Amino acid sequence: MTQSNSPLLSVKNLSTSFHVGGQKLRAVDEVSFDLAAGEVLGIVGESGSGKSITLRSIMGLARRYGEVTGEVMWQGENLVTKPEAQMRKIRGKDIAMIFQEPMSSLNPLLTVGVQIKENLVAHTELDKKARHLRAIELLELVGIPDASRRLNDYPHQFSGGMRQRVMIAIALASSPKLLLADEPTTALDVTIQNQILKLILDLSQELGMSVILVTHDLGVAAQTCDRLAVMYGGKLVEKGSTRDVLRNPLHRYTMGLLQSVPENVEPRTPLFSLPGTPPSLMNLPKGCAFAPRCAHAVDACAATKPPLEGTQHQVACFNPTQAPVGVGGQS
Ligand SMILES: Nc1ncnc2c1ncn2[C@@H]1O[C@H](COP(=O)(O)OP(=O)(O)OP(=O)(O)O)[C@@H](O)[C@H]1O
Repeated sequence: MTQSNSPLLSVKNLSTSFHVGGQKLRAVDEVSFDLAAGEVLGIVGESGSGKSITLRSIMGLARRYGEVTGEVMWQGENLVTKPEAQMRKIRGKDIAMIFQEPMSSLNPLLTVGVQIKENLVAHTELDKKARHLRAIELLELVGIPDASRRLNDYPHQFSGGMRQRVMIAIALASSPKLLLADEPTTALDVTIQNQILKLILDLSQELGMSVILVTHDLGVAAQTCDRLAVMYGGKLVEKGSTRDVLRNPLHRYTMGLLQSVPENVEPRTPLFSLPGTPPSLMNLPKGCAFAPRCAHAVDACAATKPPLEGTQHQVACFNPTQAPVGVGGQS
């Protein structure tokens, strides 16, 4: 991980709401985090916690169908208020995104070579011959054997894992500074999943590219990320280095997530499952959204939303497993 002093991306109080059937659904609620150059940040949480919409809000995609407020500071500018024509130049160039199912973003009618080269035409000054060589180089970079021949193949001629590699090659064509990866390995079996995660990690280190990896799988995040942000009910409830969050979870929700990972429990012990269900974003409680499922809730939890507190390791909880450093007299 290489880091400079000022963050590459600074997200402040990012909120995204949708109007559904006359009601307001707050999918992302005052989310803030910084991302350094070369850093891999994981956003983890259950389905429906707002992870994907956070990425789409950063990319300027969520505002097409929702109301987005707050700041996404990128090279001195707030992307939230940037006109669509200018966002189009940043999207796919400096900031690229990959998704869970490559088939939904690859064109089945075009060879992968044509699709990589289209991106090179859009985002580089390379001439035709250089584009061809670069396309081969990109397939090699993502570990596709026999790259020059495979440029002529169509997406359906690749396996699931290889298609994900192709999608990463297309994303890398513009040499992005930031890769947003939305559950990129969820549809893959475990061996292929591990290979793709290693690829993303290697590319981040080799190219100095920052990555935000969205996943519901804490194991995936643990393998790949420098830092973790845990999301619940549209809010970040815990944030810190991967080591701190996994070894010393401060939020009861993070603890519950950890206890439901098979590797973390003794053999023949039933996996812990959090009681209750995730909150409806349409009807969030006044206080902490996790309180109704929390065995350690105190009176304040029902009355007020806990702020994210702490310095390096932060938590939004009135009764955490222990007070975060920088709060309650700790140094
Ligand atoms: N276009 C939309 N209109 C209305 N509600 C939406 C829209 N897109 C997403 N939502 C809602 O926003 C909430 C957050 O969705 P999001 O996709 O970010 O969750 P997630 O944490 O990424 O979960 P998953 O892994 O299931 O995608 C969900 O309740 C979802 O139903």
